[in-house]
Amino acid sequence: MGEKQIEVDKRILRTQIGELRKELESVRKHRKQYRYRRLSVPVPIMSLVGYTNAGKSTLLNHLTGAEVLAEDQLFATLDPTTRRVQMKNGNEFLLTDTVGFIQKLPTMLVAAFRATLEEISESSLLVHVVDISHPLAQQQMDAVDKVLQELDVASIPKLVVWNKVDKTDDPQRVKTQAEKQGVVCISAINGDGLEQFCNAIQTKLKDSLVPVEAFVPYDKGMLLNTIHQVGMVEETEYMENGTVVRAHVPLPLARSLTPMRQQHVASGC
Ligand SMILES: Nc1nc2c(ncn2[C@@H]2O[C@H](COP(=O)(O)OP(=O)(O)OP(=O)(O)O)[C@@H](O)[C@H]2O)c(=O)[nH]1
Ligand SMILES: [Mg+2]
Repeated sequence: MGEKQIEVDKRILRTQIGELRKELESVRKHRKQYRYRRLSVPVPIMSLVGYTNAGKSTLLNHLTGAEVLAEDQLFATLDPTTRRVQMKNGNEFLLTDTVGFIQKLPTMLVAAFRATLEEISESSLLVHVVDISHPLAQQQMDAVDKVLQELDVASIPKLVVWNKVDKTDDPQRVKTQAEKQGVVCISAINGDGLEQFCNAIQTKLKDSLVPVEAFVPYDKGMLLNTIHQVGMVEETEYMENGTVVRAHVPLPLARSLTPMRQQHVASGC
């Protein structure tokens, strides 16, 4: 009898595992579709990574909800956890929230966890959010770095952000310490430091952009707007038939500017 029950249990478990696998595969496909759509948008993509409860979602919400630094502009065709953030200077980027990391993940959850993190490999920048008020903040940071290494994304530029500075015993001391280490100190809940955060993103992002010099004819004015929005324009020169622009732009946009780069060379501007 007992053996039979075990057989029944095993069969039920096998069915459940099979169903979970199918579900996981469909989640993966779904997210992949979104990723393709997102990649066709020439806006830089960043991912929030960090230990669970570090404040990633709070940061995303504050950035997309705040009137001063960001605008809530939900990108309808994107994954619901990816939002468009508009900075004060008009530049935009896409910010993806990810599942929180934890130290010892149950084996059966590892695959699901990884599937949700696959898309961070396509990010231009990783924002590592740390709960600096947590007594084990350093261990949590190390655990996150270890997972990032395992995911093979250690080469993506990373910005470390100390969150929950309001919750620490001595916020001023923590801020001074952060400054010394080149880390941005914020409070996602009350918005403290978010302006510096956006500036730091700008600076880091520039490293991941591609330098271009292109001749944009006046009838392609929209393209010039896009360059201003998603890239960093260093110089514009107004010519008779169009604008010569020197800028740093995300790779997909650099690719779409290729014909204009040729045209620019051919026109001898
Ligand atoms: N005091 C304080 N609390 C914060 C701050 N940021 C987030 N929190 C709180 O921390 C808790 C966790 O925040 P979440 O944004 O859900 O954290 P998360 O990193 O998205 O967590 P996971 O989704 O589990 O990975 C919430 O109760 C937030 O209100 C902060 O700057 N200061
Ligand atoms: Mg979250």
